[in-house]
Amino acid sequence: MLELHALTGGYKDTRIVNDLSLRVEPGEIVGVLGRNGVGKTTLLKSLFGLCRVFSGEVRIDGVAVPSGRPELLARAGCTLMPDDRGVFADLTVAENLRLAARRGYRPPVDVRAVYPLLDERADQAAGTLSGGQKQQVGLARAVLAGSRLIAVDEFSQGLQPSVVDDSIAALRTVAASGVAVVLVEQGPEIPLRFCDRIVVMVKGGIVLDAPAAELRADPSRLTDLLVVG
Ligand SMILES: Nc1ncnc2c1ncn2[C@@H]1O[C@H](COP(=O)(O)OP(=O)(O)OP(=O)(O)O)[C@@H](O)[C@H]1O
Repeated sequence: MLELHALTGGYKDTRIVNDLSLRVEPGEIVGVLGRNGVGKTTLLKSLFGLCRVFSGEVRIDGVAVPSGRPELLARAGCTLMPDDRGVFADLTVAENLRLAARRGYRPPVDVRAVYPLLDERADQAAGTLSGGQKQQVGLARAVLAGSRLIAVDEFSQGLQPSVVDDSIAALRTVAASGVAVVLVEQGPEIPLRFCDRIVVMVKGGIVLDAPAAELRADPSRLTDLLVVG
């Protein structure tokens, strides 16, 4: 579904993500891990053309998407949830959901059942929600939009453990319907629990790309790369 080929991206003259290649298949949940500052967010920004892309290619279903054109990725069904969750702050929760919903599309999960706050706070301006609440609105928007790829930065940041579990269950169901999911996380616990594959970044490149099941059997392969020092 998604292919990054030798992607190099960064800011001004600085290359942060270097010659990085990655494939994500439909229905696959891929966790992206790495210490602070290795370039995880910049990888997502390079993918969505939200920073400088020096070279490389993003392909959706084998078709190259010109860099610096985030609207083309959106049209191809790719949704980025940045760490500020990408909600419209001045609009209510209900309006945020209404704007995201794709006409005639029946999502594989009922987001209102997963996230009761969507109804409880329907009339509240999304900008006044907590970070974790915005995260729930953002995830609901991505599901309602009928995205084919959902990329989430700092997935569990600000979420209570029970909401993390509900979000994981919802994302699994969404992925089972053929949606590709890319999650950036700081710590290994959540990706080890529910991703299909985990990649670890060091200095803007991928140094480990392995099935999560293998890493569950030998987590030190992963955790050694995340220890600071
Ligand atoms: N807008 C920007 N302009 C210049 N440099 C930036 C910008 N955003 C990030 N950087 C730099 O790029 C490098 C990678 O940052 P990035 O946010 O991609 O890392 P990360 O792995 O997501 O880290 P964290 O987990 O701390 O968010 C850092 O050295 C950071 O200072």
